[in-house]
Amino acid sequence: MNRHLIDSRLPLIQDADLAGKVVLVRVDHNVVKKGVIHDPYRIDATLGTLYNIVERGGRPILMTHVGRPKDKKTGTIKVDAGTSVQPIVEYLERKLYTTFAIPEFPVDGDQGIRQIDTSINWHIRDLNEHRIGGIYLPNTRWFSGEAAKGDARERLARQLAGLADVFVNDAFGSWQPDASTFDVAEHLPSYAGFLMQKELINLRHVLDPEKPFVAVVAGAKYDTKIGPLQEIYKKVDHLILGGVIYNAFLCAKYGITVGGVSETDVKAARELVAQDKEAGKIVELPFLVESDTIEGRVEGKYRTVSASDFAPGQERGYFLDIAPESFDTPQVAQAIAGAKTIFVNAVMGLTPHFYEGSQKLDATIDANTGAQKFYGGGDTLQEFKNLSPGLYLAAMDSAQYYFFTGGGTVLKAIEEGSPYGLDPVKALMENKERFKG
Ligand SMILES: Nc1ncnc2c1ncn2[C@@H]1O[C@H](COP(=O)(O)OP(=O)(O)O)[C@@H](O)[C@H]1O
Ligand SMILES: O=C(OP(=O)(O)O)[C@H](O)COP(=O)(O)O
Repeated sequence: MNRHLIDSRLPLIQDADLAGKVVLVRVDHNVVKKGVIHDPYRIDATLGTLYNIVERGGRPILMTHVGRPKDKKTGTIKVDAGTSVQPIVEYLERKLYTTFAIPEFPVDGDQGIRQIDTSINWHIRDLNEHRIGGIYLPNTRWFSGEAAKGDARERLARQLAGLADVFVNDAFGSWQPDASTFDVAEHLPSYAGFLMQKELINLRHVLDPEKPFVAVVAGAKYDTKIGPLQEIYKKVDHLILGGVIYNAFLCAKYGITVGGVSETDVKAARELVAQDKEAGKIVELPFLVESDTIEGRVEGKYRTVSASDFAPGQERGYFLDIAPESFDTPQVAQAIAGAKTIFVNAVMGLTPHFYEGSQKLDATIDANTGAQKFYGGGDTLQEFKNLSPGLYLAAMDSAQYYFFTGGGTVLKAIEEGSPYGLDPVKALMENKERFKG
């Protein structure tokens, strides 16, 4: 690892004493949907750190969140097989030829797991005596303290810290300051893992990009992307939007209504439209796939439409994809072909039904062989793999591509203006101060 490219305030795993130590490792193995692994890329990306820990005599306890089992409104936690770490453990066991124990703790109704009880000590003994290769804790979001406030959270952080001698954070994708990513670092000597370090080094290319810089932001989560979008807008030469975000933009710009787009999103998009009046950085994709239903791809119920036909007051159907011919229009083709840096956090349409827009986007970007391309986002990577498998495989081995293991994290870092502004990273730096000497 090229450590001079990393802020010297960040404590690094290379400098930790791991011999004979129990090492608590926060990873982002959030790759399971409905109990099935779709793309193990995020797991594979952490194997180097795990090997390094074991090779240096450390005994690993792993933890990750899976999905969003906590209902934000009611605060209840749904503990079921759909968000279990079980498939991840099975995958790791197949890859590493070892066994992991998954401790079980009582679940308190819809409040989740209240505490890590002493039953885990048997597993820790097995770990120390090499009867198992590692421990994998249950989904961190099954614990009531993980995303809580106050005592419950503090208790969980202390209980997690109580299991180990050292904490390593390798979960680049998990930027939310939860007990397992943030608070735990207050109680143990804590270090950034190798994946975290690699991602931070690569973030520099997006935060301080070689110009012209083109960002493509799409997908469904407009609410979490709107803040970062303002900052991205300042950095880019050209911004390309897709998905629900673009639909909101079209509503705001042309005064139309589009199915499935909320008034809150349109309101936010109006600011973007106003901002763009002067700078003109947003490159419009003029052809869209309009559907009468959001239920999927129904023959006879969808068609390609052109933005040139939009008129104020029109009520349109659902825009469920960017029509591929949009990428052949000179403005769009030139923006992509002329870029030196391209950041992609984008699924252009409602996959798996409408996929042609995303496929065409990936192919158009690939044709620019002079650009460094950065992809980030759970769905973005997964859909890239599903929709363009050959290209994905080639890109994995190409020096022109880099795949971040978190899309939200990249956007958050852009919003903060620095990778060292991310809360879990800050926690590691503060920890170094606390434990020094
Ligand atoms: N126009 C659209 N309408 C509804 N869903 C869409 C649309 N465009 C994209 N999507 C969906 O958005 C999802 C990806 O969004 P998001 O979670 O924001 O991406 P990421 O995880 O890569 O940041 C995909 O599952 C895709 O099917
Ligand atoms: O999949 C993730 O984020 P991403 O889709 O932005 O890459 C991370 O695991 C974070 O998950 P969260 O957004 O539920 O905290």
